[in-house]
Amino acid sequence: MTESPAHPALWPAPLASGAVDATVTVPGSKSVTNRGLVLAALSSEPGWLRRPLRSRDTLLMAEALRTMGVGIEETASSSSAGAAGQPGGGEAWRIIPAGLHGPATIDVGNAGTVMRFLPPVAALADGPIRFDGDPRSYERPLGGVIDALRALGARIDDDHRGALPMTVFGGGALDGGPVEIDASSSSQFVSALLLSAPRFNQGVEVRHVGAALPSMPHIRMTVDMLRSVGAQVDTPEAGGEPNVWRVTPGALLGRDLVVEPDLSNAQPFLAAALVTGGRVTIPDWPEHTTQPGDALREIFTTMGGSCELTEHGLTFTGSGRIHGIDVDLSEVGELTPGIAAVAALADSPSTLRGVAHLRLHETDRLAALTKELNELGGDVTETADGLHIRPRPLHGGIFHTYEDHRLATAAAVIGLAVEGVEVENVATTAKTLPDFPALWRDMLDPAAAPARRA
Ligand SMILES: O=C(O)C1=C[C@@H](OP(=O)(O)O)[C@@H](O)[C@H](O)C1
Ligand SMILES: C=C(OP(=O)(O)O)C(=O)O
Repeated sequence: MTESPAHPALWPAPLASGAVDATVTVPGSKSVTNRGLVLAALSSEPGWLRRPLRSRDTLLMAEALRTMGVGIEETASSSSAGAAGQPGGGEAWRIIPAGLHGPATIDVGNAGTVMRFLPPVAALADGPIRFDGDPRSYERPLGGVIDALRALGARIDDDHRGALPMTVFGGGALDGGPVEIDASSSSQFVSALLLSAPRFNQGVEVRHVGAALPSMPHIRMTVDMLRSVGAQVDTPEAGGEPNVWRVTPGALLGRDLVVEPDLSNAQPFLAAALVTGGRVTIPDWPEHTTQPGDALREIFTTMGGSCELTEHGLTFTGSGRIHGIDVDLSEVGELTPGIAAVAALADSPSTLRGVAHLRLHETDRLAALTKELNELGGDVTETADGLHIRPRPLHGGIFHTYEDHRLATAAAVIGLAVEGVEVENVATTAKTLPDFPALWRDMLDPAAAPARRA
C-alpha cells in the first residue's frame, strides 16, 4: 500500500573519529506504545500514554484505531502529569475508547504489531474491517491468528491464503473460549489473542502447540500490561500449564502510562560505545522491564564492555576490544542485526542461534545480513537457525537495507569502524526510530548538537 521511493538515497555512514562519549535520549518503545494503544482503546474509560513513540509503526496503529472510531488526541504533557516518580514530560496521547465501527480500511504498513494485534480488535467491531499493507506484509505469517479467530467465532475473508490482504467481518462481539495455535513463527500471535481477550464473551484460553515460541519477553510484556489495566491473566510461569495462557473476560481500566525508552533502539548507540571503546548513557533505562533490549546489558558486556545502571540511566563503556559470542537469541530475536554488526568487527568468531523465524521478519534478516556483510568483505554463513560470523577486515560499499530499520542501524554501526559504508534508504529507520541520522550525528558530535537543533 505504501510505496518506498524508487531510488532511495545513499547515506554515508559517519566514521567515528575517536571514542564516543555521549548521552542519547532514545524515543519510546514501539512494543509498549502499540500495546498501550490497543489496551486503552479496549478500556471502559479514557486513558493516557505519555512519551509514546511517534514512528511509522505506532502512527499506523493510532490511525487504524481512529479509523474504527477510537478517539486519540495528541497533547503536550507537563512533567507533573506523569505517573508518580516517573518522567512524564513531552508528548502525550489521550485515548478515548468508543464503539468500534466498520466499514473501515486499515493500513498495517509492515508493522507486525498492527497486522497481528488488530484483527482480534476488528472482530469486535460492528462491520467489515479491511486489512492491507506493504507488499512484505503479504508474506509475513498471519495464518495462526486468522485460524484462531475463526475458531473463536469470527468471520474472515482472506481468499484462503492465511495472509493479508483480508477482511474481518466484525460482528460487534466475539465468543472467545479455548483455542490452539502454532505461534512458533511469531510470538505476536499469542500476544494478539491475549490483548483483546478481556473483551471476548468467554475470554480466552490460548494453547500454543508446535515448535518453541520465540520472543517470550514480548509475551510477558503483554501479560504485564494486561494486568496493569486490571485484566486477570493466568500464565505458564505462575504455576499454570506450559504454553497455556488464560484471560478472564472483564472491563479494562483507563490508565496513565509512561512509555519506557525503546531498549532495542538503544542498541546501535550502545554498540557505538563498544565499537569505538567509548561511553554512552541512555537516560531513563528502566530498572525492571519486560523489554528484550534489557538483555543487551549482558550480551554487550560479554562482547567486551561494562555497564552501570544509575539514577542517570544506563552507562555502557567499551573496553576497546570486541569479542565474539556464542548466543541463543530466540528470546530477543529483534536484537540479532545489531549483534551481528558488532560480531563482524570482533576479535573472534560468533555463532548466533535460535532465530530461524527472522527469515519472516521485515525482510529475511539472516539472508540479508549474510549478503550485505559479505559484500563488504565479511565471512558470514547462514545456519538452519542463525549465523556464523568470522570477522575479517571489511571495506566500504553500499549496504542494502531491504526496508528493514534494523538492517539500517546495523549498517551505521559497521560504518563507525569501516570507511566508505553507504546505507541505502536510511529513512527506513522511521519504522521505529524517527530521526535516526540526527540522533547518530548528535552522538558523534554532542558539542555541536544544541546549535544544530536550534
Ligand atoms: O510483540 C512485539 O512487540 C514484538 C514481538 C517480536 O516479534 P516475533 O515474535 O515475531 O519475533 C519482536 O521481534 C517484534 O519486534 C516486536
Ligand atoms: C520484527 C520487528 O518488527 P515487527 O513488529 O514488524 O514484527 C522488529 O522491530 O524487529
